Amino acid sequence: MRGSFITLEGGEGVGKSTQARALAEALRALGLEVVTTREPGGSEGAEMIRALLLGGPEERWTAEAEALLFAAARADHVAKTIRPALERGAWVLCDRFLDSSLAYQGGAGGLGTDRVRAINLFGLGGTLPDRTLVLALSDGAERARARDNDAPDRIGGRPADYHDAVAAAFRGLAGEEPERIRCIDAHGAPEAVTERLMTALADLLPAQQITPG
Ligand SMILES: Nc1ncnc2c1ncn2[C@@H]1O[C@H](COP(=O)(O)OP(=O)(O)O)[C@@H](O)[C@H]1O
Ligand SMILES: Cc1cn([C@H]2C[C@H](O)[C@@H](COP(=O)(O)OP(=O)(O)O)O2)c(=O)[nH]c1=O
Repeated sequence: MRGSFITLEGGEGVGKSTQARALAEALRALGLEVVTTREPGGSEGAEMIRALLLGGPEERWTAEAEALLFAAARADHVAKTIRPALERGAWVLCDRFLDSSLAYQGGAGGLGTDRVRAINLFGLGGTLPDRTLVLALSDGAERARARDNDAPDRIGGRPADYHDAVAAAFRGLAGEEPERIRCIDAHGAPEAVTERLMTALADLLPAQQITPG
């Protein structure tokens, strides 16, 4: 049986990477094979594109070229890493995916979500997340600043109003697709957040064997 494809989304510093690790452990404890991966990146070619996208000056790419590079990296990542894992029955837990492009390039970047979705769908071959967990946190920017020692990457360093627009775009996407996209409160201890994420995945989990006592 095909595995489930789960994506973690949200702005900078909201705890996606931390939760990807914790959630993978929680799912493995249920006996599932779990592959964790991230975007941009997750395959050899996509990691090379990541360096092109996140390094260098702001004016390195036009808005259109930036969106196409994210889509190209994603097409390679899906074909080389995500789809093979799902087909052998593994669960895939991906730190950022298509909704990041919709929120950053489409919403905050002004290209529009429909156009950004269209260039991405071309490369995805129908592989889309079964569930998307958007982490919502008021002080993510501060956590990201502390983590990055005030040296953000090319996109993380954009002004606060860009990142506010990203957060608003994620909320809008969740409103449009409430079955797939769930907004999760990311405040509090990491363990508490992981529990909320597991609750939001409950309907996808295999039924637990109940052994009569
Ligand atoms: N629940 C939490 N409480 C306090 N700090 C946290 C929590 N989750 C993550 N962090 C810390 O906040 C920073 C950003 O977390 P990270 O997982 O890297 O976020 P993201 O991947 O969303 O950018 C890291 O330094 C991490 O250790
Ligand atoms: C996947 C993706 C990421 N990004 C941006 C978000 C981040 O600023 C940057 C790198 O992501 P990431 O390394 O996950 O940053 P963080 O841990 O701070 O959340 O790339 C896009 O703009 N569009 C996309 O499609």
